[in-house]
Amino acid sequence: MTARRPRIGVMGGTFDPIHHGHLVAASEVATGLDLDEVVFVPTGRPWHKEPAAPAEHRYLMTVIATASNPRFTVSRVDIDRGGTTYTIDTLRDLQAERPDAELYFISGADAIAQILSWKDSDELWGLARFVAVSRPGHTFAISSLPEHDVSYLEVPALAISSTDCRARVGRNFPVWYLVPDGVVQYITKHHLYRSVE
Ligand SMILES: Nc1ncnc2c1ncn2[C@@H]1O[C@H](COP(=O)(O)OP(=O)(O)OP(=O)(O)O)[C@@H](O)[C@H]1O
Ligand SMILES: O=C(O)c1ccc[n+]([C@@H]2O[C@H](COP(=O)([O-])O)[C@@H](O)[C@H]2O)c1
Repeated sequence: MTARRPRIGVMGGTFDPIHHGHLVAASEVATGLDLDEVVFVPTGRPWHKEPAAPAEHRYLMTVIATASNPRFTVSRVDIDRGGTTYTIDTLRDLQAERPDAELYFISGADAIAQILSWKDSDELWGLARFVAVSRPGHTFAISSLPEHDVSYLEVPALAISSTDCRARVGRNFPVWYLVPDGVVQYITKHHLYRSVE
């Protein structure tokens, strides 16, 4: 009998800051697809948006948010590689680190809709399977994507976005219960997002 290959979820994101929408999505996919681990991969320098907080802060908030879950880990590959962050490089680096593993890239319905415009999108399908999770306010259209490589999972609807969390901090509104407690305290301690309009 051949041994089952480890199944690893890859949750890429800017995590500016990480919030409960990200954590619930990763947890639901881990259960639904019987994943052994979910690796959170904070982007270094995304080409499509300008992060408000530096990469090291986003990385540390991701570590704090995931620390209590034994199946969650955080990777620095996108931060340490330097340069612009592309998922093709993320998946190549993770595949090189874990050649025995099957990778499942987890993404919200909003992000996956753009995947055909991502760098080297034709080659992405050979490196991982893609799992789109439901996200309030976004519908998922699978029609233009390869059916065998992209699956869809309904997860509990949390209408939380990092944009809204940043704006709340900027307006002096609480982000308690939208992000993990340690992340609230980290944002306060490091005066993050105070000048966001
Ligand atoms: N509430 C949510 N429910 C489901 N998926 C989510 C949710 N929030 C984010 N995601 C998904 O998590 C991944 C990383 O998201 P990201 O870090 O950009 O957060 P965001 O809230 O979309 O940020 P921003 O508002 O700054 O664009 C993306 O694939 C995104 O679609
Ligand atoms: O590779 C690309 O061209 C590409 C373009 C847009 C987004 N991504 C990845 O998609 C993930 C979610 O991105 P975001 O902007 O929602 O944080 C994150 O891992 C990004 O690196 C990747």
